Amino acid sequence: MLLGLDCSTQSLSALILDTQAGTIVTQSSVNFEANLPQHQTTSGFVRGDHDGEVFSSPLMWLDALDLLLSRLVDEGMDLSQITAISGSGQQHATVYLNSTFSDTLAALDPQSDLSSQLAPCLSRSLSPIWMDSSTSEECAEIAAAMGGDEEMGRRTGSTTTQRFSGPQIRRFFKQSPDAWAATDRIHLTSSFLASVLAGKSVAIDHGDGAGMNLMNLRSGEWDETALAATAPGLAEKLPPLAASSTVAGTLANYFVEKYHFSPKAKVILWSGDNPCSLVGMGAASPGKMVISLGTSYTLFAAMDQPRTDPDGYGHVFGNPCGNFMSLICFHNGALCSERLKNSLGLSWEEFDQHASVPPTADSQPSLPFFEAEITPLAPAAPQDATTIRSLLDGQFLNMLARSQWMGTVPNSIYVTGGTSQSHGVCQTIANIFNANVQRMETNASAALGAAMRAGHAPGYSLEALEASFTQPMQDSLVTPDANAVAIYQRMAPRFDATLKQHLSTPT
Ligand SMILES: Nc1ncnc2c1ncn2[C@@H]1O[C@H](COP(=O)(O)OP(=O)(O)O)[C@@H](O)[C@H]1O
Ligand SMILES: O=C(CO)[C@@H](O)[C@H](O)COP(=O)(O)O
Repeated sequence: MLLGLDCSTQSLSALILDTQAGTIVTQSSVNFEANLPQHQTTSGFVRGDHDGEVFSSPLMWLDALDLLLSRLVDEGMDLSQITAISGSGQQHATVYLNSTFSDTLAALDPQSDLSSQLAPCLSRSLSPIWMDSSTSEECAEIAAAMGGDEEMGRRTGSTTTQRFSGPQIRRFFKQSPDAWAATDRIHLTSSFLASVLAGKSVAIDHGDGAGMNLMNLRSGEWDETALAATAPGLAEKLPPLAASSTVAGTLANYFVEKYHFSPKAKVILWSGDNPCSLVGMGAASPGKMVISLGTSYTLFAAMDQPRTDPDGYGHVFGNPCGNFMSLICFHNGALCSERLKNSLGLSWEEFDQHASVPPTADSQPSLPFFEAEITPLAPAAPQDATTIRSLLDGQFLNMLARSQWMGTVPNSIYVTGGTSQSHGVCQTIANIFNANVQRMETNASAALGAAMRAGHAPGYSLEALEASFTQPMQDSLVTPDANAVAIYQRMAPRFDATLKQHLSTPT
């Protein structure tokens, strides 16, 4: 059996695969806000004192890991049957550790818990996450030191991007020199949690490493020019980079004793949630386009060669199964639907009924930017969406416009993430993209992809794993409606023109 974990913005999830039976044995999730109220987050994050600062807590992720594993044991799962474990982390978030980290990991005491043992290892108590937009000054400084943003894009696959790890690291270096000096190691969410499982500091994989503005996309090594432009002495603080399929080691004794795992269980490097989701959606080979509808909305696809977005919004990340993936990310994702649903006093079923009402020629898509948007860079919208139809139309017309650089939309788009449970949202995507939309058996595609990667690394064939676990859900096919397609085709250029009036100057 294979275990996949997913530490995303709002929750930590586990998914266990039985490869012989070809079944998902169990899925379980710890919701940060609801289940770990002592960390005082809203939807898994807290805002900082300065504009645009958004943080999460590595200690909360550790508490979630202990809670999730104890729940699995309490539910009767025999974790000794797990042969390999991997995971997926929200991308870009950085964890700052002092020189005690490695020794503490090597001696974790199963009589105690993870967070109290690892708390003294943090040189910064909180982690800036992907929602943070406080680094425009640092982006400008890094881009200037690189000799222009085009050079950053050419080397790392993305122009200098506010939420990426490099600009976040530079801000910490500038703001907290003492804590910076005490920092011995900087991990991502993914490599931090993989290190905890392996009981030693492990590498950052190429999939997630590409989201840092620090990795040279062609060599798969740290880019010395980008490191020097970001912070002095950074090379010594970063772990090595390695292929996503690297077996980091066996599971630390802490988990063997406490949760009765096998001491032979292998730990495979973790990756980012979008790279893992690419695998979990059966889209690791080019040809499938995926829209992930989680806290962030993302659109991504596998690529043989890195191709960049001329407008600078798209990213190239590592595909955990080799080569590359393209991605665009929207800040105003699932939490916009949730906010509008709550303000209208609706249940998700009622939300879905509104989302299923077809558009008319008079429909007015609204700028859906409750929060300042990153794709495109735009301030929070002057008008709030007041109807579900106008919110969804604005969100997905923007997604269509910003995805043009990726090339032709395939006949089918595969959707995942919390909001993909809404049929009306799937119908909206089908109508706006003029493509079939399909869901998979689980919307936990990042955890599924992590479990598949755990199996693929020690030798399972990817094709066999895809055949067993990434088939579209029966009866989930949503086809475009010709009338709605025609309405959206007329609406799209008008809406994009409106949108462009509200853009910020890119950093
Ligand atoms: N039945 C539903 N219909 C539409 N959206 C939903 C439904 N249930 C949950 N959601 C949305 O899914 C979001 C969580 O998605 P998820 O993929 O778990 O997020 P993440 O992986 O980023 O933590 C919630 O914020 C909520 O807005
Ligand atoms: O910033 C990005 C991708 O570049 C986000 O997609 C994060 O990876 C967070 O993911 P979710 O928690 O929304 O899945």
